[in-house]
Amino acid sequence: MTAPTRRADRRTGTTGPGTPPAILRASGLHHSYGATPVLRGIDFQVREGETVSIMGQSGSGKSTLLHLLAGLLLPESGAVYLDGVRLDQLPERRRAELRLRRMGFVFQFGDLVPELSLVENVELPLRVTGHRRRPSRRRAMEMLDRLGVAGVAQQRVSEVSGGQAQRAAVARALVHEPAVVLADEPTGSLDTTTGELVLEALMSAAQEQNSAVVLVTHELSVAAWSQRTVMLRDGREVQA
Ligand SMILES: Nc1ncnc2c1ncn2[C@@H]1O[C@H](COP(=O)(O)OP(=O)(O)OP(=O)(O)O)[C@@H](O)[C@H]1O
Repeated sequence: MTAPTRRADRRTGTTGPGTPPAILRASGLHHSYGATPVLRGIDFQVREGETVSIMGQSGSGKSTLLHLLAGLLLPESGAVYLDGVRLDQLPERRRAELRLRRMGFVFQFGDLVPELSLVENVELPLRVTGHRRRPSRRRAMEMLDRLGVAGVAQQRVSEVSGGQAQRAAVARALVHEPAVVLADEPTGSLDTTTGELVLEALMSAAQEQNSAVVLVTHELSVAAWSQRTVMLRDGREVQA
């Protein structure tokens, strides 16, 4: 699917030539769990190819915001737009379809399917969106190669290191050239050096294919890999 860029331009009110359009945008997001408010009016946007970190103390609502942006959670009030389309008003089936085609995800523990080899994991986003087996395999191998783990492509998750598994998770998040990659503490389970290698791989591979990255972290050294930081405190954005 190609991004309806013109429509996104019109609806997101971008500022004109040279400014890439907002690919994912949220306005006035409020969210509570039971009676406890977690987000109290968050505006957010990430432009095509841009990298943004969401920072804040534990419990400040970073993961909640990421889940709202992904359409995995629905806001109490406010709106989320993907490619200029109001995501939070779509039925779950359409949201799931858009997530599959337009988003990639990296989590702290990779979340690869343990029974599958790395290459089988990486080709999954292509296979579930109807791509044929051979080109999917070829593209998955290219991504693993790009991330420096083609040599262990046939191994299962339990047979590779945490860093190699996380690189495969990055390959899986990017293999279908998503508009945006949403990453929640993607290096949280890795030592500093391995984490840096994974971040470098994520940011450069995303940049090469113009995928935006939204990165949740509580570490300044991780946020430093992105172009911009959004800081949350008490459910609101504060100056970083
Ligand atoms: N499913 C849920 N049900 C009830 N409360 C929740 C739920 N998920 C999160 N919370 C609460 O909402 C608040 C924000 O959680 P969230 O996970 O968004 O914060 P976070 O900034 O990502 O935290 P961390 O850095 O510890 O992962 C926390 O107080 C948390 O306990």
